[in-house]
Order: sequence, then structure tokens, then C-alpha cells
Amino acid sequence: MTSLASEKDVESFLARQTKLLAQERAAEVEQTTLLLTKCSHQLLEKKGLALGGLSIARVNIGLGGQSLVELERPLAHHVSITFPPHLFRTGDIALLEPHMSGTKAAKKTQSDAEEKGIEGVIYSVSDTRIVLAVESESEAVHDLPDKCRIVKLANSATHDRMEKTINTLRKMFCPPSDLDAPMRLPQIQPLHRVLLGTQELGKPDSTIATNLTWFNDSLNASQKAAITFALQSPEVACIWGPPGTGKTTALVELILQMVSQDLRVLVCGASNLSVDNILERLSVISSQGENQGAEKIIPKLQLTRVSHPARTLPSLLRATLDYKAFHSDEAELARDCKNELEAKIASLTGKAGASKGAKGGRKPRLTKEERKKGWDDVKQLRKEYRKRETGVVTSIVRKSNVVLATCHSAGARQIINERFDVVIIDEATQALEAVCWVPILKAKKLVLAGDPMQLPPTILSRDGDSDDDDDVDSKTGSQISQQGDGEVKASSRLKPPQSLSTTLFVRLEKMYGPPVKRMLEVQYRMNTSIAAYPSMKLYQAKLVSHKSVASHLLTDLPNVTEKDEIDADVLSPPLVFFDTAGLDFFEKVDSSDPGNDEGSKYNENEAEVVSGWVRKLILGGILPDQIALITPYQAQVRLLASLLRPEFPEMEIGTVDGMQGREKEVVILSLVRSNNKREVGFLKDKRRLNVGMTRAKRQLCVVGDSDTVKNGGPFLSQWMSWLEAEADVRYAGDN
Ligand SMILES: Nc1ncnc2c1ncn2[C@@H]1O[C@H](COP(=O)(O)OP(=O)(O)OP(=O)(O)O)[C@@H](O)[C@H]1O
Repeated sequence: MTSLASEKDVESFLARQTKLLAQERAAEVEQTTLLLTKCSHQLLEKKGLALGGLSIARVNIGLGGQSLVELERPLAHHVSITFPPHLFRTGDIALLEPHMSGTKAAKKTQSDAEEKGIEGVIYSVSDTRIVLAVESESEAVHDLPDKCRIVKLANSATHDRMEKTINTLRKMFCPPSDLDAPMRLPQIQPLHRVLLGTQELGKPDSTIATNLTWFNDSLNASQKAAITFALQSPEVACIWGPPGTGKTTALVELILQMVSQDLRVLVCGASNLSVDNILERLSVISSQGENQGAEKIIPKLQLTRVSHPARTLPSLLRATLDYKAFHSDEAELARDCKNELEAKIASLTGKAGASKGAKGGRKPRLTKEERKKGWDDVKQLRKEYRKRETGVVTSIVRKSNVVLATCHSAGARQIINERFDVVIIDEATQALEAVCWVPILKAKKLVLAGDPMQLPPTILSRDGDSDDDDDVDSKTGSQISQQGDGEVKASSRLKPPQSLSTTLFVRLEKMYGPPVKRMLEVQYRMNTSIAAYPSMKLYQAKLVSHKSVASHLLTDLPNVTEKDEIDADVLSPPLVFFDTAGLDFFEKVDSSDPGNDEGSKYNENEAEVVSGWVRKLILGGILPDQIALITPYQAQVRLLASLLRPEFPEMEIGTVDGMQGREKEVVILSLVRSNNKREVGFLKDKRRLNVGMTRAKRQLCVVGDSDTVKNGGPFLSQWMSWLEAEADVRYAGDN
């Protein structure tokens, strides 16, 4: 064992984090600027980074006195009110600006746009409405013309928060000698020391959580072991959840167990979706608990979701802070103030809070002085509203025993002073370490859940980025080298990260080895033939299939009724391989992609093979929404979408990266790469391949050129040989 980390080690670790974060911010700004200056509006819209021809349906006042600007796509400018496919997600930063047409728009620079537009945060997204939360005084919003557009911007808020958090850590662990003014810093906990390697990892306390009463009777042994381990670990526990192993199920049980021990829990995730998933299940359990008088008493859950509400499912909405703040008894006073504020804005603009019908209301004729006074009043009212609302919010949060937020939102001002016994981070292998520290600074204990064998967070800056694949030990299928009974070969000393894509989960595995983690070993998704290769190569052959899925096939689906010989030939095999080797099905490059210097790759012949197999599946009775077509390359997504989306709009067509965390009955995976140089590009990241090959429940169909793909290293070459031996190999030329 090497020594504990010194203050100097911590200092260089944090300095390196700061440097890498700054590089990442610069890369993101550069990319956004490049896109905004080089691309026409049409191209930005095609890339999903802009939406034009929008009008403001209404402006409401949201939590914190923000203006919530509701945008719609009016029929005056479009044939449909539904937005085309786009990349705007809750929490993204976007610019709202006048929508100019033609070359004028194409020539705009980012600074031009910033001058004329208003920056905000995407608050909610539906098929027909996007709501943008704007911090600035609302006069500017009301001055926008009837035709607007929104453009996605680099997210500076996330970077600001991460940099601030690392800076706080620096002050906690390496206080500068000239720090004379006392600062309000979080108290250093043993957890923080263990994470930074200045204190040894504590051993699980086997005297606690011994005779647990399980709230969920169907948990498997590995889930129970992981939950017990997390309860017994004094500072930190990692739960390694390979695909389909019921990670969320285990986390929900863990939360119930913790609450029943009177612990206050902050549940975070890398994405809103992961947090909502857990919230959804907890909400159901919470309402069942209220109706049950059984011997297994479900602890009283006081759930509060801190975020911009991304979903409108009634069960989730009621848990959001917005909803609670509005509906609580204490909210009455704040509500009066809000009404006054909205009325004042309406009197100045004729628009605020008005529905679309009333939107045309004329702007009142006011003198310059009257307008100035009016907006000054708005400012005062907004201040007062914020103050009253803060009181309401604090009271709601204080009463909650489970608070849920993304890691980023854990730094929101509504919970700025809150402290928790435990923080649980789901999808921890998809979050940057810096953003994980936002909630960690609020807690005494940490549980990380994730799968380091799937894709890490996306990083734009390449500087200092080692080949991430090196992190993965292909022999053990683990990201650490292990010896015997939990002994660790890796150094326990804190080392500055090579790249931001080294997540906290992976770093802890390297630092502490098996004693810091437990793996979930039973998967509930894939037919065994689909799970076998990833299990063998990436999960030390420990991943076993639950009997409910081990041999399930497409032919068992209730919607597949008539099974003639031809249909059975298509539907029966769980693993199909169209090997295009020797057919000269060469890839092409879409160089029109300005955000991608090398251009994205596509393969027309492969797309034809995919399309042919889709039609056979559909003829066999498979529904389009039971099929996903996935591929590593954006240009191939576009090609497949152009071929198949008009006919099958419900069919999912996307990148492998976008499919992480999801599943479908059938997945067709188009590998694209086929060339004489035997180049495989980013296919060679086994984590990307792993995501691609573990999304299908009953059939995985792979289309690719084994001659090219096998050159991408041992993982790919062995996979090709394995498919040749184990899959139902079809001749692609027949399709
Ligand atoms: N112990 C169990 N017994 C039966 N079914 C289970 C069990 N654990 C999980 N499942 C089922 O497995 C599926 C996946 O579980 P869950 O949704 O909890 O996993 P996840 O964490 O969301 O997904 P992933 O494992 O891919 O990350 C669900 O259908 C769930 O009902």
C-alpha cells in the first residue's frame, strides 16, 4: 500500500481538475461559436441546435421570480405545431432572439446574437411547447417581435458551478495562508478525506443492518448484498450495475432502508431522467404506503424534487418544489405578491400571464417616466416575492427526508444550506467528478451507482485525454487490477486525472479496489445469447440471466400470433449477424457536417440491409415501436431516418450513445465502418460497443464488415469471431 495523499497531492489533483474544466469550457464555447457563426439557421435547425419561427404564447412568473417564457410553433409559420426533432433539453442554456431570415441570419455572430437576444434556461419541453426561464427583468422579453428563434448555447452555469465547487474544496483542504476573512465553508467530513485519499477507507460495520426486513420481496442475493454493503459502509460505497441488473430497484430499496433508519437522503443523478426514474418509483411506493396497514410498514416518505419540472406526470409534479411551493398553506402570502407582480407586468405590456388569445392585447400608451417607474416597481415586487418565496421553500425542504435533484441542481439556491446524512448518485459513471462534488459537499456518506463498462461522460476537449479505453482491463473485465481477496495493486495515492472522463466511480475503484464496490449480477433484460459476450468479456462472466428472460424470443411476444415458416426464420434467432465482408459495402463520409472536422460516416449498403430486416420483422408482426435502429455515427442515423422514418414514425432511430440506459425488444446495430485501410474509428471503445450490444431484449441484429471491424483490437476481433460462431449468420447480399 502506498501512503495517504498529502496536502500537496490534493492541491495538484484539484489544480489539474480546474485546468481540465477550463479547457472543457473553452472547447464548448469554441464549438458553439463555430456553429453559430458558420451555420445557416436551416443547418442549425437540421442539427437540432435551433428552432425558428416561434412565437411567445405567454409569460408567467416562476419560482425565484423568474419569467417563464412559453414558446410555440404557430401555424402562421409552419404546417404543424409539433417541433421537428431537436436537442433542447431541460436545463440547457438557450438564446431567445428575433428570427431573421436569409443571409442576414446566416451572417450573425454570437456577440451580435447576444446583444439582441435573451439568455435563459430551458425549463420544460413538450412536443408543442418549450418554456424558457429568464432571469433578466422581463421588459426585454416583451419587446421581442412576434417571430423568434431559440439557439442552444454553451452551458456556462454548469461550468461555473463545477469550478466554484472545486475551488471550495481547495479552500477546505488547502487553505491559502493569506485567508484572513473567515469564510463559510462546508465542514470537512471523513467522507471527503476518504475520497481525496487523505484518510483510509473505513471497513463496513457488520454489526449494523444485519437482520433487515426487505420492503421488496423479490430482490436477488446480489442486490441484497449491495444494499447491505451500502448501509454498512461508513463513508462510501459503489454499486456496479451492469445492463438490466435492476440498479434502480436496488437504489429504491436502499432509500427506503435509509429513511426507515431516520436518515435524510439527497438522491442525485447525472441526468433529469435518472432522477425522475427513481422519483417515479418512490412516489408509487409512497402512495401505496399511505393505503397499507400491513406488518411491513413503509416509512413515511417526504419527497421533494428540486429542479425545473421536466415531466408533467401528476405523480411527479406533486413532488416538485414548484408545485409544493405553490400549493402549500404557507404559500398564500407569496402568492399574493406574485399576483401583484403579474398584474403589474400585464399593465405595462398587455401580455404577461395572458393566454395566447389575450396575447394580442395592445401595449398601453405610457410616458417614458411612467414606464420607468412601472419597471422599477416590478423590480421591487420581484425582490419581495423572492424573499417570501424563500421562506416557503426553506420550510418545505426542511420537512423533506428525501430530496431529489440532478448533481448540478444540488447546488441550487433553494437547498444551498441543506445538509444530508447520505447522498446517492445514480448514473455516477456518466457524471464528471467535479459535478458529483456539488452534492457530496452536503453529505457525510456517499453511494455511487453506475457501470464503468458503459459510456463515460461526453468530453469535448481532448488535451491530456489518454485513450480512455486503456482504463479498462480487458482480462479481468474490470477497470482496476485486482489481486486475491480484495488486495489492490493500484496505488492508493491520489493522482491528478489524465482526463475529465475519469469519473469519481472509476477513480475510487482504482484507489481502493474491490473493498469499495459490489456488483449486481442478475440481469432482467436480455436473452442469454445476447448477454453472453459482454458478460464473458466485461463482467468477469458473472452476469447471469434471470430465468424470466434467459430464453425469451420475439416469437413469445403477445402481438406475434401467426408464425409461418418464413416469420419463424426471422423472429426465432436471438442473435443475427449480417456480415458484409467481401461485398465492398464501403462507408462514405458526410463532410457537410461543420461541427465535425473529419465528417461523420455513413454506409448506404448497410442501411439497405437494415431496412430489409426491418420490413421482415414488421411482416412477422413486430410493431415499429418495439424496434430500435442504432449506430455509432450521426450521418448513418440521418440516412436511416430518411429511409425509414416516413413509413415508421414510431420506430426509434438514434446513436448508440443516445440509447444508453434504454432497451427495446429488437435492436439492429449498424456498425458502418468498412474500408480498405481497416480503420474502425471510435467503434473501438468497448464501452460504446457494450452499450450497443446490450440494449436488445429478444433479438440483436448486427450489420457490419467483419474484415474491417476485427482490426479494432482484441475486443472487437474476438466479438467478430464469436458472432461467426454463435449468431445466426446471414448473407447480406441476399437482402
Ligand atoms: N429482483 C428483481 N426481481 C425481478 N425483477 C427485477 C428485479 N430487479 C429488477 N427487476 C426488473 O428488471 C428491470 C430493470 O430493473 P431497473 O429498472 O431497476 O433497472 P435500471 O437500473 O433502471 O436499469 P439498468 O439495470 O439497465 O440500469 C425492471 O423491469 C425490473 O422490474
